[in-house]
Amino acid sequence: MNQTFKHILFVMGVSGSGKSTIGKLLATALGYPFYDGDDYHPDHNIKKMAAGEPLNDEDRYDWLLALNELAKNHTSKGAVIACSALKESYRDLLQKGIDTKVHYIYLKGSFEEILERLQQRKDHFMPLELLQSQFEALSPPKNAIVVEIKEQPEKIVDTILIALDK
Ligand SMILES: Nc1ncnc2c1ncn2[C@@H]1O[C@H](COP(=O)(O)OP(=O)(O)OP(=O)(O)O)[C@@H](O)[C@H]1O
Ligand SMILES: O=C(O)[C@H](O)[C@@H](O)[C@H](O)[C@H](O)CO
Repeated sequence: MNQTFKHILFVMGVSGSGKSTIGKLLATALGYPFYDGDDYHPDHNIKKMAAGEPLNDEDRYDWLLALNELAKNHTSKGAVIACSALKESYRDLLQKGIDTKVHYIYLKGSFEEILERLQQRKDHFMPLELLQSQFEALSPPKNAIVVEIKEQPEKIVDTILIALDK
């Protein structure tokens, strides 16, 4: 990827698709800072999800604005941001007013694949029961780098880097 320009990369997908894992590795490979969207949820969102209730558009609105602001503050240095970005309207909000190239990296996997990963994951607030609601809310992006999640993380990052240089 042309390093003269600093890009914003949103690593997106349902809970458990690997956004944090891949995002951190990708940021290191690009020399960009990494930000986990989960760190920008207000407490009531975390509490709601931990209680097994899916978020709705209203819950996510301020969270998406906060991530859009974060992205706008990084157009001169670039950033990798992990954010589920499940709907097209969310992605429109995330990229609003950003005056550099924005990439969406969609980590694509089946319900079964991701459920298995969530069953192995420890110490995370997101209950397995919410995975179905994540898939129900998901509308796959039209313009994104789409990566299957079945590969090892390092291979996924290599695939993304190759796609970014196209
Ligand atoms: N390519 C991969 N192969 C195998 N396991 C993976 C891969 N990517 C991530 N994992 C594992 O899957 C689980 C979910 O990954 P991660 O927490 O990065 O997903 P996430 O999309 O950030 O989830 P959330 O949105 O709930 O925070 C973790 O236990 C992680 O170690
Ligand atoms: O859009 C959403 O419903 C939320 O962002 C969830 O995806 C959580 O942030 C995360 O994925 C769980 O840890």
